[in-house]
Amino acid sequence: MFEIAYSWFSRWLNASSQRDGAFSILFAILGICAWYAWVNRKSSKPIAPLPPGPRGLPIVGYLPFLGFDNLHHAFTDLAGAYGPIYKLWLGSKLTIVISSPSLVKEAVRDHDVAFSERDPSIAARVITFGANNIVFDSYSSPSWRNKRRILATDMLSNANLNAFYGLRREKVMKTVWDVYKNVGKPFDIGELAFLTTINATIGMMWGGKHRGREVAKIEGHFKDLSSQIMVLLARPNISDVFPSLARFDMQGIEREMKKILQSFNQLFDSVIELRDNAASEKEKVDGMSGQKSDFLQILLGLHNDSEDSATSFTMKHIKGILMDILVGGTDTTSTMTEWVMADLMQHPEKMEKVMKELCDVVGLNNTVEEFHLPSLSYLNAVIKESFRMHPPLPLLFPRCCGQSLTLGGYTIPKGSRVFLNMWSINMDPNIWDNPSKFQPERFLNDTDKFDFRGNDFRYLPFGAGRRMCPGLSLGEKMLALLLASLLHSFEWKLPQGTELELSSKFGLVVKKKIPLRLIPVPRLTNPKLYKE
Ligand code: HEM
Repeated sequence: MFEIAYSWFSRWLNASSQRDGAFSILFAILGICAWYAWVNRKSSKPIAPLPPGPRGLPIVGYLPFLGFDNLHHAFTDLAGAYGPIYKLWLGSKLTIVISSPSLVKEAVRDHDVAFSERDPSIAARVITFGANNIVFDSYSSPSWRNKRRILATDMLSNANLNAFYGLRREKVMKTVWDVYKNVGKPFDIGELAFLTTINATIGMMWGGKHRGREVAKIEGHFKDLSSQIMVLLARPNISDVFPSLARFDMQGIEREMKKILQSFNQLFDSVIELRDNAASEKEKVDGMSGQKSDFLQILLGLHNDSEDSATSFTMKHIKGILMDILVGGTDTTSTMTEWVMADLMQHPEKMEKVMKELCDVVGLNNTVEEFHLPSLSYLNAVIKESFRMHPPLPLLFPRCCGQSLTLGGYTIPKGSRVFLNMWSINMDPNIWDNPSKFQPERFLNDTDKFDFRGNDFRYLPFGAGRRMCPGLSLGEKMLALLLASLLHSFEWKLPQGTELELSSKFGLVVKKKIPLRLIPVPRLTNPKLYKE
């Protein structure tokens, strides 16, 4: 038996050279068949469908049905019919709207990179020097990373924010003094908050001194200019949804935005020129701001026109960042001040609790300081509740999907515009008890859980993920100091014959439709406390 096997094996070995060729061919054929079967198996795997959504008209899609009065409300109504993820065509743009915490989490945590792109409109590109700011620059652009790092770590570092506390306090106290001088007269709370915030912001950016008449003149128009920007940014533009028609600028949005840009450009050129012409280095650093190093000084110190896009930091980048801070940082904070005051006026029993807390923590013989703020737990809960009911950016800033992927079982194609409808989540009765009721107490027991830091996907007033707001700390500090000071220094009353209402006006930042006007009555025991 052994011999037979041996002889068979030796014959096989002798013939192996002929067999080698045959075996190679056989293996090649088997390999090709296996590969073919594998490829076929992959491609026959069902591709996830697009999300459901309403039918629109040919060419214009769902645009004519949206009614852009309060886009976040319209999107919420559609979620009722199509669920927490749906699509709609706005002209030629595929738009995806997401409105559940688990899907928001999938988008901004699990697929954070893919959803970190933006898709700026024409108006947004114009006003940001060609998307050279942070808000609208592409995530994949090396300059976005660089700019965001400069803003978050160089300009808004804790040390810098602490160094600017004196300035914030000075501007808030100036407002309190201005109000005190006019007690008995009604004040537009949104305007008051805007002026305070813009004065503090300008102080941090390039200081208040030696600005020149030209700069002061443009600064005087800031409120109008920034309101116009917010409205134009939110207005649907035919040029965006039909790019082939962009050159006609049929609604004149691009033209209007270019006019506003001119004012800002002139302002930035003037302050930069003034800084460049400052006689000495010492004057450059101290003269404009009275602070150790203002934002403009930091930015100009980093200016370079290098060819390398990863390290270059051009004048357009500098102006883009200044624009983000001026427009993005001030309108949000002042709008929120007005909403909180309106909510408290609507609920006198909550207002009373806030006033009592201020008496207990600060005392009527004292003015509010930043160190008091963490102890004002009821006021902090009120602020959180107002953020829930009136987030200034209810749809955050729209994202764009950077690569095709599957989310919630649906395909999201590359290039789709994605809205995260946080307002809809904030008002969802499955998530919040009695969501249309103003109830700050819901935030009292769980202070860590509902912070603003983007960790709880039910509550994201400052966004989440790589695109989350880098101005959170500054916004939070400014808002709390201003509110606490206004509420501690005065009792506020509605002018006789007026009624309070809480309807909103849509823009990129959602404001109160009818400005809140209130009459102050002094509360502090010593009139000297009102002096700046
Ligand atoms: C109450 C005040 C503020 C609120 C409610 C707010 C809210 C937001 C929100 C919701 C976003 C979008 C986040 C996302 O897409 O996930 C954002 C982005 C941004 N915010 Fe704020 N913000 C405030 C104050 C500020 C301040 C004071 C600054 C600057 C000093 C600032 C600068 C920015 C910038 C540059 C971005 C874009 C970030 C990026 O795209 O990488 N914000 N903010």
